[in-house]
Amino acid sequence: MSTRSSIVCYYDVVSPYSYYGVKLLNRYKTQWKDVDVELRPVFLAGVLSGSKNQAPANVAAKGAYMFKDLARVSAATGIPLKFPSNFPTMTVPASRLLVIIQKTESVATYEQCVEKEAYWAEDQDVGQQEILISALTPILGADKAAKYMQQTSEKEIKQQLIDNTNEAIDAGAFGAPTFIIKKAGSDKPHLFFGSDRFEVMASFLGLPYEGLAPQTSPAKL
Ligand SMILES: N[C@@H](CCC(=O)N[C@@H](CS)C(=O)NCC(=O)O)C(=O)O
Repeated sequence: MSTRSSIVCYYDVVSPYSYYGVKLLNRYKTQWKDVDVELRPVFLAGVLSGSKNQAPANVAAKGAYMFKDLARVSAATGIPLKFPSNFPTMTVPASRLLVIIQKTESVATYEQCVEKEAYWAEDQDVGQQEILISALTPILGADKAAKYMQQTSEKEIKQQLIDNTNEAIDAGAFGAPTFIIKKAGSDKPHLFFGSDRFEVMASFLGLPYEGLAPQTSPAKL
């Protein structure tokens, strides 16, 4: 049991609301100094099938709503969005790569890679290995990006992504982003679903919440 509160954010690069979720969480993190935050990649399709749910885009009305809502969130938060030409793309290699980067690199480097806007703001199809490598090269360097890409076929890495996904399902996840919060001094997990739950999460943890674009957030995200 930890004396600090914690938030684990389960995300998948294929999920636009995860894209917003991780960026917003990293904004609030600067104000929520007494909370341990971790971003944990999952396979969203596995979470959806494991919870007998389905992707919003599979329900026509939800898909149409999502398209409009995503643009509104971008306008409200200042987080750039350009809906990708190839959606949904295959993000399993990207997620495995992020598993490796999380294990190997510093938290700051890992979070820079997670926050990369290649897919959701620059229309780069990160389902293609060469595009994924070149997207991460400015952060990792070309040699490491290529080396980590090769490691994505290792059994241990594949298993880690499966384990993350099963862990999220076992915690009650049915989509992404999913946040599991534990309050300081307690092991009891509390699940919050969606990038639009930050106000409620802040209230739950007794933390400050200054709206969608807090004053202390970096000017350019
Ligand atoms: N209202 C939520 C929507 C999140 C959402 O729709 N996430 C998708 C993936 S991008 C999902 O997993 N949906 C499952 C569901 O809606 O049941 C938000 O603003 O973040």
